Amino acid sequence: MSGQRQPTFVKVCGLTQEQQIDWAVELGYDAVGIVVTPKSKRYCPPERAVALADHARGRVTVFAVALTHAETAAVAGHVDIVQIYETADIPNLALASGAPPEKPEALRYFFYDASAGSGVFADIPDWVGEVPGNVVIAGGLDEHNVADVVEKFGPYGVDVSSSVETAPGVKSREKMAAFLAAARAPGRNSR
Ligand SMILES: O=C(O)c1ccccc1N[C@@H]1O[C@H](COP(=O)(O)O)[C@@H](O)[C@H]1O
Repeated sequence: MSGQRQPTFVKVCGLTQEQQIDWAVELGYDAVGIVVTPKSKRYCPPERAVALADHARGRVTVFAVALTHAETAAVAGHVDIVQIYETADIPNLALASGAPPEKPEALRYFFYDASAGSGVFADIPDWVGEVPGNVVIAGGLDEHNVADVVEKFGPYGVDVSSSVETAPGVKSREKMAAFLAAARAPGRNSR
C-alpha cells in the first residue's frame, strides 16, 4: 500500500429509470443498484431490470439487489455484482447482512445493512469496523449522517436508497448530489 487514501466507494440503490442511471454516472457514483426482489417497493421486473442493467453496464458498476440468489437469475448475466441477503457460491457476491459474515474472504463485498431499503438508521455495531475486505455500510444513511459514519468506521464504501428519493423508486438528482458530496467530504475519505 502506498498509504494514499482512496475516495469512499459510493453506491446508489433502487434506480428504476434510465435517467436516474445517467444522473449517477454524471455525478460520479461508483455503483448503481437495481432491485429485483418482488418484495421491494422499488422492484424492477426482469425485462426492465435487464434494460436498466444494459443501459448502465460499462459506465458504472452494476449491482442486482435481491433477498435471495434465486431472485437474481434473470438479470445475473447482465450485472457486475449480485447483492443478496443469503450466502451463495458465486464469484461476484455482495453479501448483505446485519450480522458478521462467516467467511468474509469469500466475498467481493460485505454490506452491513440492517435496513433492506427501509430508510431507517440504527446505531452501527462496533464489529463492523473489524470486518476485513470491502465493507460497505448501508441502512438509513443520508446527507446529514453519512460523513460521521465514514469518519467513525472508515468503511470501503457506503450505500444509499431512501434518503435520495422523493417517492419509492423516484430518485432526486439534487439529493443524490448532496449525498455524494457528504460521503466524500474532504478529510472523510478513509478507505
Ligand atoms: O431498496 C430496496 O427496496 C431493497 C429491498 C430489499 C433489499 C434491499 C434493498 N435495498 C438496499 O437497502 C439498503 C439501504 O437502503 P436505505 O438507504 O435504508 O433505503 C441498501 O443496501 C440498498 O441496496
